Amino acid sequence: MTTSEFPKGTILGYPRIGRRRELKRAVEAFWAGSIDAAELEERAAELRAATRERLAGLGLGRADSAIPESFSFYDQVLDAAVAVGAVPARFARLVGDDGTVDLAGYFTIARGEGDDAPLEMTKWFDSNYHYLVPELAPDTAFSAHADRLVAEFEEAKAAGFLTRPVLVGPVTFLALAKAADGAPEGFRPLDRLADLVPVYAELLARLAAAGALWVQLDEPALVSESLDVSRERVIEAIGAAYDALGAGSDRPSIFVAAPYGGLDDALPALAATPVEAIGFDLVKGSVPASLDPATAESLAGKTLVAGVVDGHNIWRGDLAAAFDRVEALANLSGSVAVSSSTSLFHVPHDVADETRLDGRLAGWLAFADQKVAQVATLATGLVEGRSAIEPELAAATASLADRALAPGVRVPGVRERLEGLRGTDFSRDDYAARVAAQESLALPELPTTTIGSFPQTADIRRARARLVKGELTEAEYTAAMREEIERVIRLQEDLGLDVLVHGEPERNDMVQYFAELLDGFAVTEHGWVQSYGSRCTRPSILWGDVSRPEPMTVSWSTYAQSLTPKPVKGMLTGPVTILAWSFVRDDQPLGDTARQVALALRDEIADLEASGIRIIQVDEPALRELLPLKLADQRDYLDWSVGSFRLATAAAAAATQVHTHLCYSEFGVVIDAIRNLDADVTSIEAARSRMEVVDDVAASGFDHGIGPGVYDIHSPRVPSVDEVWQLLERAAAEIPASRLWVNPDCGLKTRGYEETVASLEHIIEATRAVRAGVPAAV
Ligand SMILES: CN1c2c(nc(N)[nH]c2=O)NC[C@@H]1CNc1ccc(C(=O)N[C@@H](CCC(=O)N[C@@H](CCC(=O)N[C@@H](CCC(=O)O)C(=O)O)C(=O)O)C(=O)O)cc1
Ligand SMILES: N[C@@H](CCS)C(=O)O
Ligand SMILES: [Zn+2]
Repeated sequence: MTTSEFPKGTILGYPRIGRRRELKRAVEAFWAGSIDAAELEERAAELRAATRERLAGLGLGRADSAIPESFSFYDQVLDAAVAVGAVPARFARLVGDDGTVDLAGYFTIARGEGDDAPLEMTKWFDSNYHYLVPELAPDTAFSAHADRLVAEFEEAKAAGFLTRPVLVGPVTFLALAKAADGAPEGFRPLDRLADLVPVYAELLARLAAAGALWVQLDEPALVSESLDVSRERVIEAIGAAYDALGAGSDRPSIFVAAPYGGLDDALPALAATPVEAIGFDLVKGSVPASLDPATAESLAGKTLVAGVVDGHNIWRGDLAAAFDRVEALANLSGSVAVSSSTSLFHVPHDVADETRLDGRLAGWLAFADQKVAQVATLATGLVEGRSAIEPELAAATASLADRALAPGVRVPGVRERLEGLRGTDFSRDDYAARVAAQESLALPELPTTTIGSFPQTADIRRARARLVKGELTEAEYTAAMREEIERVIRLQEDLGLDVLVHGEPERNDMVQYFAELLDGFAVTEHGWVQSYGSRCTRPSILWGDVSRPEPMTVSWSTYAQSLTPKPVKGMLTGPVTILAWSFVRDDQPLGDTARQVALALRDEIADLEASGIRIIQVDEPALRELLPLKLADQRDYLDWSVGSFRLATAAAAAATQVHTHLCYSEFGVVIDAIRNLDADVTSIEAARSRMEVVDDVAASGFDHGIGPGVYDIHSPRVPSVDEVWQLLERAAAEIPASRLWVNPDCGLKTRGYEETVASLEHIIEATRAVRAGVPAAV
C-alpha cells in the first residue's frame, strides 16, 4: 500500500445535478428517448469536468486527492448496490454477462418497469434527500463492479487531477438495506457483512491499481441511533469491516467520513481500526471530551478531518469559531485537515448566481462554492497560522453581527404573540365532540380522497415560467390556474371521489409557495438542490421572524369550492415541513421558529373556515425527517414539532375536519407523535410497503380517522382493482370501517394524467367492492 498525506482542505461531496440542473435535463431527456446513453455519458462527463475545474479554482488541490469524485446519475446508495452486484432478483434480466448493469438498467432499478417495482425510496438521515433502499437476501451474490468508479477516476487523471473516489461504506450500505421479500424471519442485511467486505476490498484494490491514493467511505450510519438495526451491531460491524479492509495491502489509504452527527460511542471502535483518516461532523457533533487511552493513542496516529463548514445549511457562519474547533483537534493528532461537515449536495451551488436576492442577506450566506472557499481559507490557516486568515475570520464575524441586528430578524409583534401563548392554544375540542360536529359533512363509509396535488403538467409549469418572465400578466396566470382547477374538480366529480381537492396547480412547490407569501423568508432563483433522482427543490431561506401579511390560499380554495357541492379540502403545509424543507435560521431554537410559522398557518385556517371551507389538510410529510438521529434529542423535538402542528390547527372549530398527511418515510417510530397531532384524519404512505404501517397504527391504539395509501404514486405503474382491493381488505382487517379512508400514498404532481386517471378509477372501483362486501372484479 502506498501512503500519502491527506489534503489539508477538502469537502465530502459537491452538488451533482449541475449549476443549471444540466444533469436533470439530460437524464430526463434520456428517459424520454430524445438522447441516447452515449450522449448522456458525454453530458455527465462535461459536468464532472466543470466541477473539478471549479473546485480547483476555489482552492482545492488538483493533485492531492482533495477533490472528491462524488458524482451520481441518480443516487449514491444505488451506485453502491450496483458496484457490489446487489441487484434484486426481479431485475436479474438487466445484468449483463459480465455482471454489470448498463445505464438504462440502472435507471430501471431506480424507477421500476411494468410489474417490477423500483427499489423503495426513503429519507437519507435527517435530510430532504431520498435514497434507494437496497434489497438483500441471505443468498444475494455480491461481486465487485468497479468499472464506473475506475473510469471516473481515470477521466479525472486524464484531465490532470488526482481525485478521491467516494463510496457509501459497507456498514452504512448494509444498515440502510432491507431484507428482500421472502428472506427468512430475523434475517438482517448486516448479517452479510463478512460476504460484502471482500467485495469492497476488491473495489479498493481496483482503485489503487488505477492510481487512487485515497478513497472516501461514507459511514453516516455510525452517527445514528435511529436505525432499524441496533447500535451495538453497527459498532461491532465497524470493527469487523475496517479491520478487514485495513488489512488489505493493495488498497488506497482509507478516509471514513461520518457526517450528520457525532461518532460518540462508535469512535473507539472506528479508531481501533487501521483506517488512515476519520472525518468528524463538528457542526452537528463533537469529539468526546474525554477519550480512553487506547482511543486517544489510535487517533494520534491518524489524520483527523474536522468537518467544521456546515454542509447542510447555507449560513456563512462563525468562521473564527470553526477555526477554534480545527485547532482543538490538533491536540489529538499531529495530522489535522479541514472539510465540510457533510457533502455539499444539500446546498445550492453559488450565492453569486442569486442576483435578485437582497444584497445584505446575500452577505450572510454561503452556498457550496462559498463553503469550498471557506474550507480553503481554514486550510490555509492550518498551514500558515491563524494570522494568515485573520481578515477572512473577521469579515465572517462582522457579517454575523450585521445579521443579528438587521431589520426583520427580530420583529417585536411576532415575539409578543409567541410569548402570550397559553396551554389552551394547543388543544382542540374533545375528539368525540368533533366527530359529532363533523357528521354534517355527510361522508359515506370509506370516504375516498386524494392527497392534494394533481399532475403538474408542462402547460402549468410553462405558464408559471411565463409569469416569472413577465410574458403573462398576474390576471392571465390566475385565469389559467382557475381553468386547471375547474378541470381537476370536474375530473374528481366524474371519477366519483367523495372529498375533493383543488389540485395545487398554483404551487411551484408545497413549501416554496408558502415561503414566497410569508414575511421572514427569501427565495432563490437558481438554488436547486437534489431531492431524489432528477427531482429538485429550491429550499427557501428562513432568515427572519415569520408572519403572514395576507391570506395565502383562500382565493384558490374558495374558487374550487364554489364549483362543487362536494367538500373541497383546504390545503396547507405544516410548520415542521416548512422548516425541514427550507434553510432555517440557526440563531434561535427551531421550536421558536416553528411556532412562528404555526401562528401564520393558524390565521390562514381561520380565514379558510370563515370562507366556508369545511375540511382543511395540513401536510406534515417531514415529521419523521427532522427526528434527531440521537435518542437524547428526540423528546424535545417531538414536543416542539407536535406542539407547532397543534398550535397551527387547534383554533379550528369542532365542525372543521382537520386532516394531515405523511409520506416518504417509515413512520412506525413516530406513531405516538402522529397520534398526538390530534388530526381528525391522517393519510399516510402505505402502498409502497404493502400496508406495513397498518400494524403500527393498530398496535398504537390510534383511534382517529386514517387513510393508509393504496396507490404508490412514485412509479407510473397503475395498480389493478384487485391489488387495491387487497390492500384495502388488509387495512380493513385492522381498522374499523368507520375510521378508514381511501387515498393514494401522496400527491399526484409527479404523475401523468393517463396513469393518474386509470389508478383513481381502480381505487374507486375497489372501494365500491369493499363497501359492498364483495371481492373486486378483476
Ligand atoms: C413531496 N416531496 C417534496 C419534498 N420537498 C419539497 N420541497 N417539496 C416536495 O414536494 N420532499 C419530499 C418529497 C419528494 N421530493 C420531491 C422534490 C421535488 C419534486 C418536484 O417535482 N420537483 C420539480 C420542480 C418543482 C418546482 O419547483 N417547479 C417550479 C419550477 C419548474 C421548472 O423547472 N420550470 C422550468 C421552466 C418550465 C417550462 O418553461 O416549461 C425552469 O425553471 O427551467 C414550478 O412549477 O414553477 C422538478 O422538476 O424537479 C417532487 C418531489
Ligand atoms: N398536498 C401535497 C402533499 C405532498 S407530501 C401534495 O399532494 O402534493
Ligand atoms: Zn406526501
